[in-house]
Amino acid sequence: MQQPLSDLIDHARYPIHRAGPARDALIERIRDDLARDGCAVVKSFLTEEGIAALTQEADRVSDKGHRSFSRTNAYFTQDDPSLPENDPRRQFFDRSNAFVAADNFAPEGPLRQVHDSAGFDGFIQECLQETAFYRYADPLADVIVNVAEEGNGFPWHFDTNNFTVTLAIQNAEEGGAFEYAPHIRRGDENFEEVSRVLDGTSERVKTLHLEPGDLQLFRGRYSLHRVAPLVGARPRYVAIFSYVGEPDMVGAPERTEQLYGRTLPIHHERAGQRADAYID
Ligand SMILES: O=C(O)CCC(=O)C(=O)O
Ligand SMILES: [Fe+2]
Repeated sequence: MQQPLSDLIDHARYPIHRAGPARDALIERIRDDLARDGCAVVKSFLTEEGIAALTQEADRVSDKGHRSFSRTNAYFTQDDPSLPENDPRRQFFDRSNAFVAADNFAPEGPLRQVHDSAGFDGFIQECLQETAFYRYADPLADVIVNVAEEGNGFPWHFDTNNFTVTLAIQNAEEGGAFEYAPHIRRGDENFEEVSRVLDGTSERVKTLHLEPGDLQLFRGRYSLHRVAPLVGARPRYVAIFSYVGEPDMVGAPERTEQLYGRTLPIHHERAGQRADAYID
């Protein structure tokens, strides 16, 4: 059943759809947080009804998640045996995730109602102050849900994209804190401090406990981050919204196959036409 939109996003607290001082103040606060920390959170962006609707929708499609496993370093690069063994580029961790592709979410369903709600894209763009800003045109990837199970699926890494927009839907029973070292590679790679983060001895790591309904904007290209290991049978659900710097972009066929286990004709028609934008 279709929910009225006002039931999903807490527009009373966060009037992102209406110009005015409340919206201006929210955007200013988020910009400040992003400048200082590379990270901003809008607590309880969803209402209780919104959280319930998105959780039910995620439960219905969670078995459609495509699992992928890899062994990666924080930079997603190949091993380089010419570097010393303790170099952070040589520290590899198991990574696993299950992405439920975007075409599992119906236009009238709650996740897309949030995504398509009045002012949503413009609000995100203003917060990030990006001039070229388009929804990813990939029908498998414009908005997805990551289903994560017990274990350590999200080890330390830098994102390859400039920013990530996520919406927490359900937490695992325990664990799953979002840990990040703000701006650790602003200026230069700062390998020494990165090594300390990987060893668990850095004092620069901040811990965020995101709750269902929290919206997060994160500049993960500069801030090393991970999701702490998950404990318990309940899966963690996070929606990921993707925006890119050019219109009409879709994923490369090989990468799409890896993340979603399938491709669509559009991935092959557009292959090689443009630089790619990856979710991770
Ligand atoms: O699931 C999350 O909260 C963030 C995961 C992450 O870092 C990523 O997808 O790059
Ligand atoms: Fe990330």
